[in-house]
Amino acid sequence: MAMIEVENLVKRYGDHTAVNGVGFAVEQGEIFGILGPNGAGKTTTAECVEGLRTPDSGTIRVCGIDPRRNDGELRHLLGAQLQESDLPDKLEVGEAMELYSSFYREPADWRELIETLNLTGKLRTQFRRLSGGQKQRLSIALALVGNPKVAVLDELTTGLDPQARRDTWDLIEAIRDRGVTILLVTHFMEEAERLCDRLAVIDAGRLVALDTPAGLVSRVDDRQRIRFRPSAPLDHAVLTALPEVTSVERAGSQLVVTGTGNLLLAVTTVLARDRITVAGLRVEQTTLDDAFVALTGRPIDA
Ligand SMILES: Nc1ncnc2c1ncn2[C@@H]1O[C@H](COP(=O)(O)OP(=O)(O)OP(=O)(O)O)[C@@H](O)[C@H]1O
Repeated sequence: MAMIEVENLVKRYGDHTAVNGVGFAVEQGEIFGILGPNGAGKTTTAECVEGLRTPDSGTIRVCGIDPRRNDGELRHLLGAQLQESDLPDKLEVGEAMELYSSFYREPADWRELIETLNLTGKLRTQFRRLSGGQKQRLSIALALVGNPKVAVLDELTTGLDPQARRDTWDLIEAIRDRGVTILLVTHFMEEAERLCDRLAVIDAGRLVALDTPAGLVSRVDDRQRIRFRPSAPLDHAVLTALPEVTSVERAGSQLVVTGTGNLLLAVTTVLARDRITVAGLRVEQTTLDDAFVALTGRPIDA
């Protein structure tokens, strides 16, 4: 069953169309990513799903409920991450959890949540004294305290150091394993590739592609590149004769062989036959970054 359904969503700010005909459906238990560069319309889309903004046209259903015609039921089903400015500076972590859990009919055990999020030592710490990573973790805890079926998480690893980012990814996977469906807004390729079951790629308000990360990559190109330093000079024709090989180039002491199929096996078999050993072997495949450039015409951070 689709937990989130968005059809033909249009949202304008004045005469600027921020979201222009976006549609997708998120199935139960998915981590579904909205990926796109700054200003693409990701947050606007997420805010429409959360019922914080009214679409100009299109339909949205979250657990079958229209977020704008909601009598309060959705509040118990949907967990949204707080913006940093939403919490008073002097509120302590424990107080915030206690307060927020009181808003819900069947709240989660907030102490357990705080333990999972590694904040137990911070229960008496005021919000303003938390580090960036701790604030992020608290905002995730607050999004989950109502025991939601769906959680919307927007740019939650922005500003975190690499370790904290990885820890957050593990946490999101753990949340999904509890059965929560997750809509994740991100402009980090690595995050999208590592976490998301499927991605809606949005650029300038439009849906450019909707697929699994691997599907997006394979749509664009299934070429691979192998780099290595051969132990002896090698006639390029030996490699270009292989059906798997499309090109062979020299880059300093390295050879760069591009091709498709089981390229690595084909090349290493020929080299072994000619008793050539290789050093510094690297296999490079098309990445989600490459796919994004092919889909939108530019890198995500351009
Ligand atoms: N409240 C608003 N009033 C006017 N324009 C807005 C408003 N909010 C967003 N916009 C504009 O709408 C477009 C989409 O913004 P949105 O925040 O949805 O994009 P985004 O993909 O989430 O970007 P970012 O990653 O930078 O947050 C941008 O051009 C932005 O400047």
